[in-house]
Amino acid sequence: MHDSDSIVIIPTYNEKENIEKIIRAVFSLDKCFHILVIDDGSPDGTADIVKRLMSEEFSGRLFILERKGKLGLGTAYITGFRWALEHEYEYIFEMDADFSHDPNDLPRLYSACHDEGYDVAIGSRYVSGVNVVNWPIGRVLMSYFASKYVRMVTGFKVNDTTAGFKCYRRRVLETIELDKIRFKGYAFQIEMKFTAYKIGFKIKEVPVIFVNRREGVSKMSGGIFSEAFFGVMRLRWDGWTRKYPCPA
Ligand SMILES: Nc1nc2c(ncn2[C@@H]2O[C@H](COP(=O)(O)OP(=O)(O)O[C@H]3O[C@H](CO)[C@@H](O)[C@H](O)[C@@H]3O)[C@@H](O)[C@H]2O)c(=O)[nH]1
Repeated sequence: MHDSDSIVIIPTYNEKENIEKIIRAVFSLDKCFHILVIDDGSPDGTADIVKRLMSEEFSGRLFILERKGKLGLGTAYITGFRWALEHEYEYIFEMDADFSHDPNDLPRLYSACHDEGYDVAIGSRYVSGVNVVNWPIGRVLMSYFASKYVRMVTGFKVNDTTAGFKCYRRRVLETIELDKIRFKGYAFQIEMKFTAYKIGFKIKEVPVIFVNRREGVSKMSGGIFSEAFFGVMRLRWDGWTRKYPCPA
């Protein structure tokens, strides 16, 4: 058995400026979390930093899976979810490496699932107003209206549908058929939430402030936007036609 029921999955691609700091920030919290980094062969040596920390200080709490090339955020998380289920964690988190998600919010996401009994806790920027700091106005508007668009097309009543800061109970990831999740970018985030909602899991939005990265650059590409735009229509179609599994 582990000394923690919780694992934070952090996907990385070229995050050498952030990775050590974010790992230390998570390990300095009062609650004990474990961390799994999924690195896609970052040319800047992100994985080497993680492996040094694993061997020097954080053995048994910090783990890494290395993939050969940049295969996308969605498949990185799916790989991490399978690993976390296999290693029997109960609370499985998604978090970016770049401090746009504040590690100090992890305990509040945990509490929503552990103490309040929700199946999914979403670190949400749009519970009341728009809680985003230092994002270019174009990105704020795009993200905000993307969530409105998803609501309009699918009827899914979550304010922050593209949010990538989350806690799942393991039963959610056991029930969602992970091999049927097909999107990689923002649409991956929408698809995971929408599928959990269609299955009937209880979802809570926990208000957080999203702060744009100070170090490194965003890795999302143009294709990810069109994937999201058309992907939402596919999800609406699925909602009408697909037979979703029953909750575990
Ligand atoms: N392993 C792996 N990691 C990746 C990849 N692409 C991005 N990452 C990692 O995923 C995290 C988020 O990447 P960013 O490039 O900073 O994403 P973003 O555009 O700011 O998107 C964030 O906000 C969106 C909502 O506004 C979210 O939908 C998205 O999931 C993410 O949290 C970072 O830790 C980054 O290194 C990839 O192909 N492979």
